[in-house]
Amino acid sequence: MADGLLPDVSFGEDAERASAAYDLAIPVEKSLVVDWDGAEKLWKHAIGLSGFRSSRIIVTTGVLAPKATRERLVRTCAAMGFADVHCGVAPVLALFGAGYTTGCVVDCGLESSRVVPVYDGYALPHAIVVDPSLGGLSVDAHAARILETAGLAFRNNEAALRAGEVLKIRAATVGIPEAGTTVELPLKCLAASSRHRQVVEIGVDERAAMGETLFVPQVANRSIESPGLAGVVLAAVTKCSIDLRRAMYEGIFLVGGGSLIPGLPERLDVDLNHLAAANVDVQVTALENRKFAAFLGASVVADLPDFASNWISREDAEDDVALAARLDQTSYNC
Ligand SMILES: Nc1ncnc2c1ncn2[C@@H]1O[C@H](COP(=O)(O)OP(=O)(O)OP(=O)(O)O)[C@@H](O)[C@H]1O
Repeated sequence: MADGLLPDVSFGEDAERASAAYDLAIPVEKSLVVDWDGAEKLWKHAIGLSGFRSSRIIVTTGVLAPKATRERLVRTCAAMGFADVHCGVAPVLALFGAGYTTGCVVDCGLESSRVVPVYDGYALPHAIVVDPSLGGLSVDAHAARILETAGLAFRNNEAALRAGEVLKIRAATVGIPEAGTTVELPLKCLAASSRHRQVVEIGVDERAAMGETLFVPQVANRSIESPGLAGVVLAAVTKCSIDLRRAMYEGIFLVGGGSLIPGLPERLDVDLNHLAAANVDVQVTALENRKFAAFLGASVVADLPDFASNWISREDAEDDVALAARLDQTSYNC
């Protein structure tokens, strides 16, 4: 709730600066919209900031989002004034951006990692595996524990996770870093206070332990049941029919911000080559711009003439029956 001088609703850093005056709302949790009113305000704000109101928009949902969520998202975009909307699947768009229509997309996100086998432009829903133990937040939590072990104290869990994320982005590796370097981080950047020190030192074992949590999550917590990143890829590929498995192993595409930890693509390649049949040559592709892969893919396909049939017009979006039918035609196809 805002006082008289502040706007009723505020976003991002503006809201943080005046955090005492507002109730915090997080409209999307675990890739699902939990507060539509808040989400609509956020989207209108973001689209307004982008400085243009294009006549078409591509939106994406979580890979296994219910149809009702996709319907509401399309209807919301139409109500915002867009003439045509496409509701896509981010990993499929990412694959298209790399120039392929078949492959196995490994998307390392904030709250989970998901493996999405795609054949001929269609995600194979029965083979999708989502693992919440392998999201960036899990690595942040482990990094925060490393900082606490080093003697830092945080105001609350959120502050600890934020500091953990900073440490992860600056220092995490998969495997012992070749240079064998200890990293010194200014305490200021970790937003933690200490009367005695200005920097915190993170050794090579701690650096490698952060990345290791994605491959052996039990490093962070022995009760986690996840088989790790290579294990979930194996699980997803195994759910594909036998004749598709080779194409999946030979076309692994790593995307998402969580995959940027140095050494991660190489380790996934090694682990998968151990797990796959001896006569399969696993190929892991990790493009430099993979954090933005879905956006880049969407911007490529949006202009393709072949994509025209995937747009849902505002008229169809406003008619419940037509919208449901159009989403069925385009749900896993981009
Ligand atoms: N350079 C980096 N090194 C390691 N991790 C990074 C780096 N940059 C971003 N990340 C992590 O990437 C994650 C976010 O990735 P991405 O933007 O692909 O997620 P998302 O698809 O929005 O997530 P979700 O769908 O799970 O909400 C965060 O955990 C963030 O800390």
